[in-house]
Amino acid sequence: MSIVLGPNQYGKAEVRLVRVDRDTARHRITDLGVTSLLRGDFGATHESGDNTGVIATDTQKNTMHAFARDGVGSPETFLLRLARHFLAAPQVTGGRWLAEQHGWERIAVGDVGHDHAFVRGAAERRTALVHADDAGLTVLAGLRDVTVLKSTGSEFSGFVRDRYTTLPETDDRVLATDVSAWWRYETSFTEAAGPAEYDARFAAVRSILLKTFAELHSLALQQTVFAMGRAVLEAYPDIAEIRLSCPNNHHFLVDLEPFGLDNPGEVFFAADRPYGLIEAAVQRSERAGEHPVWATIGGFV
Ligand SMILES: O=c1[nH]c(=O)c2[nH]c(=O)[nH]c2[nH]1
Repeated sequence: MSIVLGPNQYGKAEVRLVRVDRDTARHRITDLGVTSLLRGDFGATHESGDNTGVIATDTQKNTMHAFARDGVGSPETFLLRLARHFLAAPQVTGGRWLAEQHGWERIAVGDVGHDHAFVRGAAERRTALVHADDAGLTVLAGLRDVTVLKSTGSEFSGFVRDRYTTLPETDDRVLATDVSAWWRYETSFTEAAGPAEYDARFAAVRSILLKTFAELHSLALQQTVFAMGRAVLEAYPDIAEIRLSCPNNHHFLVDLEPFGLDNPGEVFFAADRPYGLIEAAVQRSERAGEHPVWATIGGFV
């Protein structure tokens, strides 16, 4: 028996990159955490410390900074530029480039947003991922922790009742979640899209997810999750599939009877854990199956 090196990748993780576009007095901020991971012919460094082919992780970080000097564009196009650059080295045969974008909003002064003063937005992040392997480049776009709540229009009943079941059925509850999702673009989209198309598509998908959450009368968070994904695929044929992960952020009705008070769905205890966790891939039946990109995502989404 011999011991061999299995799959491996290396690079620089979570480079915090802030780019200020200042071509006019009205500045724009792009705030990214970028990860670059290279795959390829790196046996020698692992087996004998021969670094001849190693592109230092420090160099990968510097490359991000240097490329940002030309502008970031969209996270997807920035990652594609990094991917193509590193793939030009013969020892690099694949890789994974990931970005998480934090939002900054203009500070309102009176009715207008300030030109160069910003307030960091919610926990929500926009995400992008480029995956390269022998089959070529795959682009995922996504979002994380988009916190939403509806104060009615949600039920949960008809579930299994066994000797351990205590949950009452309800026809009116608070439904709250933090939506995280990845969607995979068809090659036809990524070949034609520039920064503006990626930005517009991101905004459109986010808005479909929110609209569906708001408008669907929910009988289960599972139903809401599937409906959100289906609405995205129905709207955009060039999105091949979408994966969603949604915690059920439980809001428990507080029993006010000990205080001689009723509680007609008005006072809740918002528990932070444990939480239900609902995750689903929504796919096109003719092409359902596991694309290799999903193996590069830690967890379901
Ligand atoms: O939408 C829900 N789905 C469940 O599977 C579930 N389970 C539970 O306890 N509450 C809920 N709510």
